[in-house]
Amino acid sequence: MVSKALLRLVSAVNRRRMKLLLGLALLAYVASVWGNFVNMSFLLNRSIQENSELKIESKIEEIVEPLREKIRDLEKSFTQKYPPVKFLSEKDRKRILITGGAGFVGSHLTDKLMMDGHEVTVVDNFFTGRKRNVEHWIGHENFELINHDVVEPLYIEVDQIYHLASPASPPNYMYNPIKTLKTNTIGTLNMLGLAKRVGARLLLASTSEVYGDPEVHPQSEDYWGHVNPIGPRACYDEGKRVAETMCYAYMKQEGVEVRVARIFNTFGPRMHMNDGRVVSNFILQALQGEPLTVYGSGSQTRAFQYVSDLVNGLVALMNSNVSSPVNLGNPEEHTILEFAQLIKNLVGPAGGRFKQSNSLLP
Ligand SMILES: O=c1ccn([C@@H]2O[C@H](COP(=O)(O)OP(=O)(O)O[C@H]3OC[C@@H](O)[C@H](O)[C@H]3O)[C@@H](O)[C@H]2O)c(=O)[nH]1
Repeated sequence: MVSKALLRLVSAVNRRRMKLLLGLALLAYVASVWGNFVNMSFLLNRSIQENSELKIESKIEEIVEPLREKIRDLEKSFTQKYPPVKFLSEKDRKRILITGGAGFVGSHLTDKLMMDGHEVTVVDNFFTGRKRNVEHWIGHENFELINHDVVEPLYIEVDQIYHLASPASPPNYMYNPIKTLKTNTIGTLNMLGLAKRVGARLLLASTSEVYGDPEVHPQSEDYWGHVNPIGPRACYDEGKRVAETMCYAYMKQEGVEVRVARIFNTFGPRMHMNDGRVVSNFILQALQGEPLTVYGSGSQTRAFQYVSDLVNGLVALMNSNVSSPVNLGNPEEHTILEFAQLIKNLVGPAGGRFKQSNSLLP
């Protein structure tokens, strides 16, 4: 009896243990299946994530590469490439102001003085000057560009002043005669005042137009001219004449060193297409196959000098000891009709005709 009861007890215990063991085994199995599942989904997730990350990265790369290319190009263009500049010792290097330095003549003068190794400050109000004429110097340690109108005073420290600021083409200076007068009178006074204060030498860019409608050919510097004080060109002619008077008043009264260049017709690169003077007018008209507009009879004469010759003349005059006015131009005169014929021959049949026009600008 006892042994049977014991046997039942043991088998009952075993059954429970078996159940327990079975339960535990089931749990372990479920746990391991779950673990594998989690592991697998983690790996799967990771590879999906890695895959999409790769895709995003390659997309970014696709977009960024052309930008990198652009940056490389920009870096190349910034590690400039300035025109070659001479080295000058402190003693020989001058601080030079050029008013109207972004204009046709002024920008070529800027090039020469920069390449000679000087420190150049260009002042321009960009009425007829163009930033593009001097942009190749922007950022150079010897160069500075100031947007300023000389009708307002200017306070800087310089050794020499080339005073070129003024519209020089008849349509430009007649567009606003009062402004032309202010630039040549108040502007010149301001620059002479600056020259006096800092002890700088000033060169005035005067003009052949101080001779007006001359009765003498060719005009030497001691000819006093033949100017109509109320004519259509008077704002420029008389403006430059009084600018010369101011220079010599400052020289006599204040001891300012002055140079006066009477500039004759000049041509060359950077002349504005719509400058309005005869060289650019005729070339443009001929290239466009339009008739050349010869004002008046065309028998009036002019001489044309190349801009680099003028610039060499300006620098030579500034550094000379000649304080009286000096004509700068090509001595060989031609009639406007001859000049029109020359352009016509060079451009060919397209620019073949002349249009005689009665203009206020003989
Ligand atoms: O289309 C044109 C333009 C001009 N001309 C004539 O060509 C001659 C030259 O005229 P421009 O306008 O080129 O220049 P100008 O000689 O009259 O004045 C110039 O000369 C010297 C500079 O110092 C002055 O700044 C500038 O005014 C003038 O007789 C003018 O009447 C034409 O026949 N056709």
